[in-house]
Amino acid sequence: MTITENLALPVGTTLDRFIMRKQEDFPFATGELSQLLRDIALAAKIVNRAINHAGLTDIGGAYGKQNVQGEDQQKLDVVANIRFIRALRNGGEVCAIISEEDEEVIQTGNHKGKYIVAIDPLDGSSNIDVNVSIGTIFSVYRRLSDQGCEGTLEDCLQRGVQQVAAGYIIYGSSTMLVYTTGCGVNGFTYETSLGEFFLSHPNITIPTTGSIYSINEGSYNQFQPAIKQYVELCRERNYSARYIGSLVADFHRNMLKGGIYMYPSTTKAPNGKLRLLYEANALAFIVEQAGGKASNGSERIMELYPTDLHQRCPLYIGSTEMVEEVERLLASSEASVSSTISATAHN
Ligand SMILES: O=P(O)(O)OC[C@H]1O[C@](O)(COP(=O)(O)O)[C@@H](O)[C@@H]1O
Ligand SMILES: [Mg+2]
Ligand SMILES: [Mg+2]
Repeated sequence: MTITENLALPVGTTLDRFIMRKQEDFPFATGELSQLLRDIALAAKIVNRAINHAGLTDIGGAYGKQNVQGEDQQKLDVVANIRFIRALRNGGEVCAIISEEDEEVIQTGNHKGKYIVAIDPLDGSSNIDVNVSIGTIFSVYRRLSDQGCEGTLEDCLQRGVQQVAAGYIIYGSSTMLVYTTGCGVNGFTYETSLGEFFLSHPNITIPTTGSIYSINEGSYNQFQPAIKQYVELCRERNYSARYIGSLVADFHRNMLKGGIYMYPSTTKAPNGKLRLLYEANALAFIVEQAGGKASNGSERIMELYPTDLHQRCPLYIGSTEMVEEVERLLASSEASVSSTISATAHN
C-alpha cells in the first residue's frame, strides 16, 4: 500500500469519540451511561473474537444444559453471557442485570451503579454453528430504587418507554454495533485490525414501507387467520420472503431496506416466542427512533407492562405501514370473530 493509498484510508469517527460528543449535548451528563456503552462495546469485541474462532476452538456446539426457557444452551450462549456480565460488573455502572441465560436477576454488587441492563447475550442461537449472522441485544434502564443497595425486581420490570438506551451487535459479514439513546439511531462497524468501532451508518431511518417480510412459514398452520391472510397478501404482491432465523439479523436487514419481521402467537406458543425485556423492547426503541413501529398486534410494545423477567410477547416490527396493515387485519378478524360469537349467542 502506498503512502498516498494509506493516507486515503478514511479514519472515521470512533464509537468512543461519538459517545463523548453525544455526552456534550447533555450538560448535566455525568458520563456513567457513556462508560456503560463502552463496557458493552468492549465485551462485544471479546465475544466477536470468540465467535470468529469458534470453528477453530472447542467453544462451538451445545453446552449440555438448558436455560430458564427450556432451550438447550450453546457454549457460545454461556461464553457471551459471562463476558457481558463480567464487563458490566467490572465497569461499575450497572447494579443489576436481567439475562436470557439466567432465571433470576443478577446482582453485580455495584450498589452505587445507577443502571439496569436487560440482555440477550447471544441471539439466533440456532445459527451459531452454521456460520450465519447472530447477535446480542441490550436495553438500559435507570434504577428506580435508591443507590447504595441491590437492584430490585421493580427496577427490572420497567416498561420499554423507560429505556435510556438500547442496541444490538450483529456478528455477520462485518460486525456492527447499532444503538440509540433516544436521539436517533447510529451504526458502527468494527475494524478488527484497529480494534475500533467506526461510525459507518449515521442517523439510520427505516423506509415507511417495503417489500420484504420475515416470518417462519414453517409454523403457517398455527397462525391466526389474519396472519395467514397477511402472508397471502405478501405472496400476491410478490414481496420477498427473507427469514434468517436470527432476530437481530432479520431486523437489521429490514431496518435498512424496509420490511416487516413477525413472530406471531401460534397455537403452540400463544404468547409467541420472543422475550419482552431483552428482545422486543430494545428493538422497539430502535425502530421507533428510526421512524418505524413495533407492536404485539394491538398494542405498542414499549407501553407493555412487564410482569415477569422472561415473559414473551408476539412481535410485529419494522416499516410503519406494514405493521399497521397487520394490526388492521388482526383487529378486523377479532371483530368478525366476536360478531359471529354474539350472533350465534342470540340465535
Ligand atoms: O426457529 P424459530 O421458531 O423461527 O425462532 C427463531 C427466532 O428465535 C430466536 O433465535 C430467539 O432468540 P435466541 O436465539 O436468543 O433464543 C430469534 O433470534 C429468532 O428470530
Ligand atoms: Mg434472542
Ligand atoms: Mg439468546
